[in-house]
Formats: sequence, structure tokens, C-alpha cells
Amino acid sequence: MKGIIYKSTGSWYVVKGEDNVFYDCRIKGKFRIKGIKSTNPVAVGDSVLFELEKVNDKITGVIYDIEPRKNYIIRKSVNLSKQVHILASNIDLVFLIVTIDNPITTTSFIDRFLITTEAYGIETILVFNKTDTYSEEVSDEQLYLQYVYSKIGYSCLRVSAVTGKGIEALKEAMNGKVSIFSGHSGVGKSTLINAVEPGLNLKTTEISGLHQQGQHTTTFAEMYDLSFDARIIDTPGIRGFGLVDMESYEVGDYFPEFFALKEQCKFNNCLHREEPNCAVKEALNRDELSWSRYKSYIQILDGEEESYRTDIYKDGKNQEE
Ligand SMILES: Nc1nc2c(ncn2[C@@H]2O[C@H](COP(=O)(O)OP(=O)(O)OP(=O)(O)O)[C@@H](O)[C@H]2O)c(=O)[nH]1
Ligand SMILES: [Zn+2]
Repeated sequence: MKGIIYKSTGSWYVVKGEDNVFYDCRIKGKFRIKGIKSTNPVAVGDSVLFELEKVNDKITGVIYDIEPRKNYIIRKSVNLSKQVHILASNIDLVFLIVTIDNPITTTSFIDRFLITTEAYGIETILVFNKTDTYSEEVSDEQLYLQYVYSKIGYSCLRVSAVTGKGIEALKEAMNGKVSIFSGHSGVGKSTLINAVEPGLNLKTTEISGLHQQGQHTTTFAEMYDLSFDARIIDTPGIRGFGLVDMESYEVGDYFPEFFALKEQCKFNNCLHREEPNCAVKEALNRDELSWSRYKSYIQILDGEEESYRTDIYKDGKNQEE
């Protein structure tokens, strides 16, 4: 039977079969996916094939194959081994929850986040939360950001988890999809998820509250079915996901508006810095591109390790996860 992994606890997996029944499954033998050195063979979101067996009157499943992944997000192991832990796979949509001033979400944070999801090949929607608290100034800033990001192809939503404004539109965007909610601590992820699906208490807050610095806790992602046609993957205790290494010449490819101009640069390996006849710089000078995006790009090129080789949530208290 075909099924989807909803939960993994190390050696056992909860799999929802095509018959909509949840089965406890384990893995038969050792199968590994080519090209990925991961600590876990299958992850939440994976589509697997399994067969049922009856042991001591209990029916369990044995996973014997996995279907190709559409995408996956990883966490690098803390030690220097090349091993990665696959947090989740087959994600349709990431919602990046953004607050303007409480807490502050910087454009450099947003841009670093977006190159990560671009590199993973996962669609991202920006959700501006706490609109009920906006002053005129904050509102102007939000509208400006919305202009910058929608112009380059990112959908934006304005919501308030408290008043319920925009929640219907958010649910509509989630419809038929597997989503992940992400963003700084305190932006309202839990409150928003609760507004979308009252009663669904994800572990996000709970675990981060319990988390103690320096203590190594193991966290497991889990998928939840909502009461409408939508699913959420919760990654408790994990504030960000690590990015696969990228070379400096690749960074610009994950800025869609730079990538679109790349062919028009004189040099095909143009880093859009000081090179002559750079289409990106020319567009910037005509104010057709956003300077804040360009600034983030340069920061990422200059900052290397710090900016894009580490976990994207620099200030995350659970960064060591
Ligand atoms: N005014 C207002 N407050 C909100 C809104 N959404 C969330 N909050 C408040 O913001 C605070 C943080 O919300 P959480 O839902 O705990 O934020 P979180 O992103 O889950 O935080 P972590 O669990 O630390 O990652 C809480 O006090 C919420 O009540 C909103 O739309 N408007
Ligand atoms: Zn260029």
C-alpha cells in the first residue's frame, strides 16, 4: 500500500495509508537514497510503499520503498560530519510570518530566508501579521515591503491572528497543500495556526519554552491534517532550517529578479558587483530593482559562513538543534 509519513520517532513511523488509516510502520532492511548522506532514511512528508504484517495480533506496517522526493529540508548535524538530518519532505508551501516592529523582521533576514527556500525549490508566501497593531508609519513600511516582494513574484498576505483579519485568505492559500509556518520567535506562528485551526496545539511553543541552552534535545517533525483540505508540518524546537552549501556565483540565482537579468550581463559569471555592463547594477541605478535586496545580496556574498552557510535564524535560541 502507498502512504505518507506523518511522524517519525526514530525507528517507528506513523504512516497514513491510502485507506486513510494510520499505521505504525518500521523499515525493512536498510535502504538509502542516492546522493544524500542522511541520518534518517525516511522523513515526515515522504511518500512510501509498505506492506502490512500481523505480529502478536497487532497489525503493523513494513516500509520497503520510498517514492522520489519533490523537495526536502535538512538540518546539518552539529558535528563536522557530512551527514544531514532530513527534517521534512514534499513541502508545497512555506509561510514566512513577518512582523514589522514587534519583533523586528529585517529585510536581510527575509532575503536570507528566501534564498534558502528558493534553493530548496519551495514556494514561499510572506504573511505580515499583527496588522491590528500597525501605526501609520508601520503600515507604510509594510506596504512598501509588500510592494518590493510582490513585484518580484512573492505573494503577500496581511493578517491579524488576533482579530481574524486575512485568515480566510490564508486558509485559501493553504488549501490542498502541505505547509510549514516559519519566522522569528514571537511573530505569532502559534497564534496564527490556532486562528486557522482552533484546538490544534502544535508543540512549537511548548518545546521551545522547555528548551535549555546547550542541552541537546532531539526533535521530530510531525504532520497534521486540518479540518479543511490542508496539512501542516510542525518542526518543534527548530527555528530555521540549514541551507545546503552554495558558492558565491550561485547566490544571485536565488534572487529571482537578478536571475532574470543575468543573461544580459556582459560576463556570464557576473557577480553583479563591480563588473562592467552588469544588467543588475544598471537596473538598480534606474531604480527598477530594490536596493534593500541588493544590499542583502552583497551581505550574503561578503558574509559567507555567517550569512548563508549556517542556520538562517541567527538569533534563534534553538540554533544548536
Ligand atoms: N496584537 C497582536 N498580537 C499577536 C498577533 N499574533 C500573535 N500575537 C501575540 O504575539 C505573541 C507571540 O505569539 P506566538 O504565537 O506565541 O508567537 P510564535 O511565533 O509562535 O513564537 P515562538 O513560539 O516563540 O516561535 C503572543 O503574545 C500573541 O498573543 C496579532 O495578530 N496581533
Ligand atoms: Zn551582473
